[in-house]
Amino acid sequence: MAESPTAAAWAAAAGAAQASALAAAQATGSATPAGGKPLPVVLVVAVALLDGQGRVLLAQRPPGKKLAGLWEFPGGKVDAGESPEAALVRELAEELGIEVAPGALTPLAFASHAYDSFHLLMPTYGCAHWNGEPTGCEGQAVAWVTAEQLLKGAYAMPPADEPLLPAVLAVMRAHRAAATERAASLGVPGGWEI
Ligand SMILES: Nc1nc2c([nH]c(=O)n2[C@H]2C[C@H](O)[C@@H](COP(=O)(O)OP(=O)(O)OP(=O)(O)O)O2)c(=O)[nH]1
Repeated sequence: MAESPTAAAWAAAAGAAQASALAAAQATGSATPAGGKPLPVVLVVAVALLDGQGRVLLAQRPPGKKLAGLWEFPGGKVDAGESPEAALVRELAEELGIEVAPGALTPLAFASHAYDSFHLLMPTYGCAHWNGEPTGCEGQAVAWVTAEQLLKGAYAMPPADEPLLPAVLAVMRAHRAAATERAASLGVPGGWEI
């Protein structure tokens, strides 16, 4: 029986595939691997803020910015020398006026998407505990969105976000179920966060 692959074996296989794609590209006179142009990778962190009613917070990208009008998970670019969690804590304070402890951020999924001028790499966290009331501090609209609305596409999102939705929907449902269970055990009606 074949041995199960180790992380080192996967990394070696990925490295070999990349090297052979580059070699093939160079052999045909192009420095461009596998048919695409090399794009700078931009690291952005985002969060699915979850409330006890099974909703997630989305923020609308303001006019004048790329992807204006689309609804996104709050977050932003990681500055040089900053950890992803520190960047997200900073962005959430600046954009939404909430205080989040780094330990309240749980890794959920990541997006990897080629836009025209950059390749977005976006680790996305889940978070159910913060201090303060999320508000659009930079004038952006914010909305608490249900799983049904997310599934129906009622809030149009950037193309990079679509692959994140199954993980976000699953954590929304799990969080709501846990809140409902806690409420029931305390004799509180409804699925409200306790
Ligand atoms: N925060 C966030 N950004 C997203 C999502 N989906 C997605 O494609 N993005 C893209 C949009 C932006 O190009 C980038 C976020 O960086 P940003 O918010 O700091 O950039 P920006 O365009 O608003 O501002 P700037 O710094 O470039 O002027 O990631 C998402 O769900 N949340």
